Amino acid sequence: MSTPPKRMCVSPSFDNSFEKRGKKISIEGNIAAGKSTFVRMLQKVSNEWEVTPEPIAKWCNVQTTENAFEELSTSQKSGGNLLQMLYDKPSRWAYTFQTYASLSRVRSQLQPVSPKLREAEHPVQFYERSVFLIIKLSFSLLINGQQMCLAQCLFESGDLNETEWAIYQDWHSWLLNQYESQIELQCMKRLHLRGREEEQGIELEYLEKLHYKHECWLYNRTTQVDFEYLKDLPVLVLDVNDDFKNDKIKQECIIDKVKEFLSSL
Ligand SMILES: Nc1ncnc2c1ncn2[C@@H]1O[C@H](COP(=O)(O)OP(=O)(O)OP(=O)(O)O)[C@@H](O)[C@H]1O
Ligand SMILES: Nc1nc(=O)c2ncn([C@H]3C[C@H](O)[C@@H](CO)O3)c2[nH]1
Repeated sequence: MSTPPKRMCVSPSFDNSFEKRGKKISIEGNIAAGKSTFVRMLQKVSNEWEVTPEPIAKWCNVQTTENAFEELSTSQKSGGNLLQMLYDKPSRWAYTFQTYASLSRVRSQLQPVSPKLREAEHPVQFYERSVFLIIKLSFSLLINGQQMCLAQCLFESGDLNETEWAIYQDWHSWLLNQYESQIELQCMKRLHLRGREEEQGIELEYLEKLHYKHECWLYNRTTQVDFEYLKDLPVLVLDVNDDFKNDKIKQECIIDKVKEFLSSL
């Protein structure tokens, strides 16, 4: 009897091993806590670290799909500023904003990994806020000990009504479940200093609420989360009250803490 043909021995694909080697870190924190500044600093630390910034440009200039405006002139193509619309009239635009923000986050977090990172021995992907804003997060680096629950805040202030909140949670959970295996993740002074026009009307009360939400979510860990395992995800709290932007020694100190955190995972 002839021996049966040998089965192809499929070694674990490179992609799988990347998934095993790689770490995904979400950088969370209040508005203008310093997340972008921090991730820009991280980007320079190692070739094995890559950063996915928040897709804010998309929110400030919402475009229709390419084909849809083939006939339009450049000025007609210019999109609406949804972030401005949100802050001008939250009761009208909160739902639209949350929907679009989630969609654009999922999209950017599903971007293929760069070849350079794929080949790295200890690849780390940092996300400036994750799609798991309130529902899910993995390893988190927390800046200023605050939690971000923006959508929930809008619901509590009445800018999202019961129906909108229910619909938002329904499709947001669905979306996360769909992509779970692929996206496993893991103030006022600075806000004015940065001077982003859309945000100049934000009130201290809103930032305080966000601060409290961050505390409950990532520090006290009292926010209800969808899955049991999320309760125990490691969180690193960084105090960024000090200005590290122009201080090499402070930067090194923070980076050392990040490295220590990564090696403990
Ligand atoms: N450690 C720091 N010390 C002093 N100023 C800082 C520090 N980190 C950031 N800033 C300044 O604070 C402002 C807000 O910082 P940044 O844009 O990084 O915040 P963010 O958390 O990314 O904001 P957002 O929530 O809007 O995305 C900027 O003007 C920045 O230069
Ligand atoms: N309501 C709300 N929901 C979100 O998911 C969300 N993500 C970001 N933002 C706002 C905060 C900054 O002004 C600005 C840049 O972070 O965008 C959000 N606002």
